[in-house]
Amino acid sequence: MSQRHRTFTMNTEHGVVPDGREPSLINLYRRLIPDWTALAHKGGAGRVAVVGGCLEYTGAPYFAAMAATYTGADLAYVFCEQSAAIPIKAHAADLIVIPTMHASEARIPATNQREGPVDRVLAEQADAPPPPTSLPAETDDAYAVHIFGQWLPRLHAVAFGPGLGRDPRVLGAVQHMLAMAVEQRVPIIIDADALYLLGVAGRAGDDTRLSRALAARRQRESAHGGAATTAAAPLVLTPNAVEGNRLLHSFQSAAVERLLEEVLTAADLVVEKGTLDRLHFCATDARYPSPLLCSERGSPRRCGGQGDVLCGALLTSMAWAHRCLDESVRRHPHRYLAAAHGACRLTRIAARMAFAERYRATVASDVLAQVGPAFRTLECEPATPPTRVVQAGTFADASDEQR
Ligand SMILES: NC(=O)C1=CN([C@@H]2O[C@H](COP(=O)(O)OP(=O)(O)OC[C@H]3O[C@@H](n4cnc5c(N)ncnc54)[C@H](O)[C@@H]3O)[C@@H](O)[C@H]2O)[C@@H](O)CC1
Ligand SMILES: Nc1ncnc2c1ncn2[C@@H]1O[C@H](COP(=O)(O)OP(=O)(O)OP(=O)(O)O)[C@@H](O)[C@H]1O
Repeated sequence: MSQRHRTFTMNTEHGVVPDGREPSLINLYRRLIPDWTALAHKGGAGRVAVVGGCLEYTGAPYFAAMAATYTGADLAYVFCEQSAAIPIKAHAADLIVIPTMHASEARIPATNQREGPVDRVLAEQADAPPPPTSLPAETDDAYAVHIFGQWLPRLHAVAFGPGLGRDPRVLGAVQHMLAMAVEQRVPIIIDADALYLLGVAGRAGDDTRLSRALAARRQRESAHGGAATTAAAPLVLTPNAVEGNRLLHSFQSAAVERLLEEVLTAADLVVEKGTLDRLHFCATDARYPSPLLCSERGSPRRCGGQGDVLCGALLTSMAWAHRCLDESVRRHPHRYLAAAHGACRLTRIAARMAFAERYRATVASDVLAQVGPAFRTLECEPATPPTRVVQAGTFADASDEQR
């Protein structure tokens, strides 16, 4: 990674956020967890959805939706491109998989071709339209938008992106679905290919449905003096180092903080994944300056799919933070920060446990399997929030800090 990404430095002036802040983030996270007695009906602990999955990537939406379920959501839906539905259903009977988006014609495998599977994949890749650099205002996949619109009012949080791919027709439909979720005021996670979508269709100058929905949201939320209202639902962006720099480039932002000020709102968060996770947000409280670090020890294994597990943990945690029945928690200015910090810790504890058991053979399925035990650790251990503060800057290379 080039030097320009390595601009974060530990700032000892800010120092370590001491334990015992009232309430500490982990204590606040624990107050978000639905009470067993409150779970009188299926769906009470969350109905969440992942919009993602295409011909190439069926693991990513599976990991994200299952991680949401293992974190505690009662029902997890996957809205995927048609060809991904059967493989995802085959991965997990626990998921409700709804074939939704249609890929461009060139990407649909021809069933009457005489070539073998490898020839066919290569032919598909050669025929595949290039990823779009901009998207039209309208979609020709009205079916996908309609289906998603029918389910949306029942959902408590939606994650866009895991395994979505870059097919222009799919991205065209998904920008409408994302705009609908923004208008619905439901917590949204924007991950993986949906971060790419945001970069090509979410800028102020883009003549797209998504850009207009984000502008209207900013206007609506800024009417409250810049502070997040209790009704505001967060947008949570989860870039890795490469996605983060692509995002800053698309929005011509010099730093994540500029992105938050100019594109997002006071309710929103950017979770920058890496050696340490950095949680960026609009800080109004000197006790929790942005970015806040999650330095929970994770795993040295960098297998694919770990970001999807984090996406699912965030999905359930954000749904809980948004719907929390405890009025004092619902009004707490840091409830979304606590939800994100808890999800980051949960994922890293699960990765650490998986690595301890599987070492070099650790894969995302092993991390997923540890989400349940990791949750118990998070829920029951004494509160020791490992939070530190660094200077604001651009996205960092994952290799730029030592724990
Ligand atoms: N089993 C599956 O179905 C999986 C599917 N995935 C999906 O695959 C699609 C493409 O994801 P990509 O992540 O490849 O995205 P991109 O196509 O944007 O590629 C990003 C590249 O950056 C590299 N990279 C990531 N973090 C880095 C770091 N800290 N420093 C240097 N390089 C870094 C990656 O190796 C990758 O080659 C997405 O839809 C994603 O959700 C992944 O989630 C992995 C698992
Ligand atoms: N160098 C690292 N050391 C320890 N943990 C890391 C490191 N980099 C990332 N992580 C952790 O791994 C998880 C996934 O982050 P990663 O950067 O791999 O996401 P991603 O590239 O989007 O994943 P995916 O393969 O699912 O697309 C996060 O919980 C993050 O905290």
